[in-house]
Amino acid sequence: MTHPSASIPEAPYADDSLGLHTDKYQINMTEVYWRDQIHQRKAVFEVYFRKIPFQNGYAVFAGLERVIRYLHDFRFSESDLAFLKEDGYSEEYLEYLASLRFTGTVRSMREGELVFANEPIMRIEAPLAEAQLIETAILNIINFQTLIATKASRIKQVVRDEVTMEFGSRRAQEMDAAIWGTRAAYIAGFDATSNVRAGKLFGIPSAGTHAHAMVQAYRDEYTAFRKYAECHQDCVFLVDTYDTLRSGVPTAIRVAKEMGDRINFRGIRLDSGDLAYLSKEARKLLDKAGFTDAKIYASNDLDEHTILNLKAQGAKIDVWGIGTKLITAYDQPALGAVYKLISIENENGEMTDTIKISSNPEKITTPGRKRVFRIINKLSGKSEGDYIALEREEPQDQDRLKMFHPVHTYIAKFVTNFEARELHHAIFEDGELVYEMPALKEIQTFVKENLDVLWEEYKRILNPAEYPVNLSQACWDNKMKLIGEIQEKVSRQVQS
Ligand SMILES: Nc1ncnc2c1ncn2[C@@H]1O[C@H](COP(=O)(O)OP(=O)(O)OP(=O)(O)O)[C@@H](O)[C@H]1O
Ligand SMILES: O=P(O)(O)OC[C@H]1O[C@H](OP(=O)(O)OP(=O)(O)O)[C@H](O)[C@@H]1O
Ligand SMILES: O=C(O)c1cccnc1
Repeated sequence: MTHPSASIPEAPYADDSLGLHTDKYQINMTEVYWRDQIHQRKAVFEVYFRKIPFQNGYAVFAGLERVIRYLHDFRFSESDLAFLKEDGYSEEYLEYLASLRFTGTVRSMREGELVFANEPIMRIEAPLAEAQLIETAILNIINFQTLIATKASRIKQVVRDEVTMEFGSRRAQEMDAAIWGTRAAYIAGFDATSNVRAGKLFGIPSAGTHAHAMVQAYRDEYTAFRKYAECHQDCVFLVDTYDTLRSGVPTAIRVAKEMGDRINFRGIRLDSGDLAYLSKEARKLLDKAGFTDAKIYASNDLDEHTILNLKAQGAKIDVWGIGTKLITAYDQPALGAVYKLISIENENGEMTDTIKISSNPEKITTPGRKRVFRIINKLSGKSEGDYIALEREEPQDQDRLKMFHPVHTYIAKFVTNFEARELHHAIFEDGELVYEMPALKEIQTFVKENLDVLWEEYKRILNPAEYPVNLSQACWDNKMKLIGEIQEKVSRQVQS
């Protein structure tokens, strides 16, 4: 019996855009603003998170490049608009959406900047409608990429100078996550990825060994290793398919000896069993055979905790292959960065600060346009903490800077002889891109430099000290003034 050949339906939207990569409520709120003719009022939003992931002492900001591309290309395509039309939105509103482009001003930390809880990573100043529509995509990008860069940085803190390879594509939450996740890992200091497309798109070195399937396909390790060596110069043999120490490692050594200078015998990979024990025994066998330069690669559900433990056991591992637990941020699958309105133009054309009150003092937003400074002690070269000031303030002009806790204000210190390094940079000015995007390698170096400025106490992976993120007096006063005004207003409402 023959079957009619099946066909895959064509991708339905050749002009699909990221315009609709937003939550429906953004489109609905924007419609309200547009109908009420307040859509052009200038609004200022900030992106920040309230808790550093993985109980780490810092986070590594990643995602700016994709945010830039998203804002630069922001528009609703024909098929986006047709879809909205079917959904019942009016012709007039759709005409307005069709004309929308991003015309705002963005200031942001640079990728690879170290960022802490409750400080603005990015500030978007744009007509209310535009600023509202882009929230979802911006958070989607920053939350994921910053999360993975932070996880990768934790792993790097433990691995130190040994080589780390990102192996996670097969386990990532779909393809975008694999690609952008590996980029984030590279920013944080990973050396290479197994994902070839990430190599093509971003220039990340791509590399790899081979899988158990190849050994199984040839049925024996000798034939598999030999065939691989006849085809590829650089060889890392996977030695755990049958019996690591009695079969895998001796066979790898045999093939390396037979092939001699015709190959570059880089080493072996362990992917199961007791990685500490096996790596130590394998090292002895390799050294005894004269392959003292051959490296031992290890993989198998590794993360910073297992790696730390393996090192404590004296494991002889030179190259760490890390997949699932990195790319899925296994122990904390989401970063909770938020996007909050901090200031908006009123009916008289004046900017007025806004606040969101909460019974939890940590959750009360900090109103007003702000700048963030890293206060670096000129004597030690280390950071004293971050200082959030109102736009107009110049902390560098002060001889003696008072830094106090934003909630427990009695925790305070004075800093002298400091550099106030501004962390926000101009990215878009009135819709025009003004930021030169650095090469990925430069971002990686930037992370290293930033980590050098941090005391070790903030970098340990277990119970790190809490890095100070302080408000300026003016910023704090402004916040208290607004809280007072809101309390007054609410109490008047209750009385009337
Ligand atoms: N010496 C060690 N100390 C602590 N953890 C280890 C050590 N050796 C391996 N591990 C970790 O322990 C876990 C063992 O995983 P698992 O139970 O799947 O065993 P396995 O040897 O990989 O078996 P399988 O053949 O099914 O893959 C992995 O996360 C691995 O990284
Ligand atoms: O353990 P991870 O940190 O996620 O690293 C990636 C894993 O992917 C491969 O295993 P898989 O069983 O998928 O394929 P294989 O047959 O090549 O071992 C590889 O051997 C690693 O164990
Ligand atoms: O190259 C490898 O060894 C590799 C690639 C992907 C996943 N695991 C291992």
